[in-house]
Amino acid sequence: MDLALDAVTVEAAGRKLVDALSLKAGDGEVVGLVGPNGSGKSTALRCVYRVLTPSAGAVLAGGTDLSGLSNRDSARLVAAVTQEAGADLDFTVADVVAMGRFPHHPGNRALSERERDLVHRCLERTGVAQLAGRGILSLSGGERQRVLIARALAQEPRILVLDEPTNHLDVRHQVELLSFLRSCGLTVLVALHDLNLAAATCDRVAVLHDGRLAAAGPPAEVLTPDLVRRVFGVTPVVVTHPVTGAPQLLWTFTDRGGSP
Ligand SMILES: Nc1ncnc2c1ncn2[C@@H]1O[C@H](COP(=O)(O)OP(=O)(O)OP(=O)(O)O)[C@@H](O)[C@H]1O
Repeated sequence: MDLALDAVTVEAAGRKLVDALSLKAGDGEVVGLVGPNGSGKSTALRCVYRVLTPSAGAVLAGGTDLSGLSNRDSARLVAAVTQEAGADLDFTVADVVAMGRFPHHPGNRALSERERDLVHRCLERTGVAQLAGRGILSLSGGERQRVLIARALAQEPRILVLDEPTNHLDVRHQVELLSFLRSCGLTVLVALHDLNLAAATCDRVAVLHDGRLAAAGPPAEVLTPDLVRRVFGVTPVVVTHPVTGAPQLLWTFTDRGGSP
């Protein structure tokens, strides 16, 4: 299912945190949202998973304006893995993942056999099945992150929104997660700080700068030294990955800090 942000604007404290952002992710496409700290990535994503209501503009899933749907109905379409989705109560890992089924339930009925199987498959897919009986609060940051991804998958969404999902993950789990995002068949909008991970895994990247779209397109077209210098204030050397052909950015460190 395709996802479109149509001139989304978010205003707070007399300031436009996101300014007329238009962005599209086609069905099954992986789109990366990158940009400096405070550029509005999380704010834009919050509009997609409906924690924030845009001051203007709309978010459309499959052409339907999400603001016209109930929270339950939009949660059947869009699942989110967010930075703030921690855990306050010490539910078991299996319970947390089972909560992903909530949008599909009219009430508090028990999970069906199919749903129990699904929860188990999601636990296995994210490599946390062996933690199923553990309390969520006892997990490491990376383990907890993978549980939250399992919960999002158990939601059986059409669109997956992830805010910095590689935070806390070791390199193997970063590679596994991003490979999975490429192969899962869902439409994915993912905010990433690591431009090389974005370049390696995203069909297209969108660059936010001060709440506005600075550029969008295939990584090789967008992540140029000039664009990166203008937006991030450091100049990379861009090389081509010898195996995948993806652009990869190399940084030069000076003894005075900053990039030449
Ligand atoms: N409720 C709010 N009121 C006022 N300003 C806010 C509010 N929420 C966010 N901001 C500001 O909006 C800007 C964008 O924040 P946002 O979290 O979207 O950026 P980001 O690109 O995700 O940053 P980071 O890379 O640091 O996570 C920041 O300057 C932030 O301080």
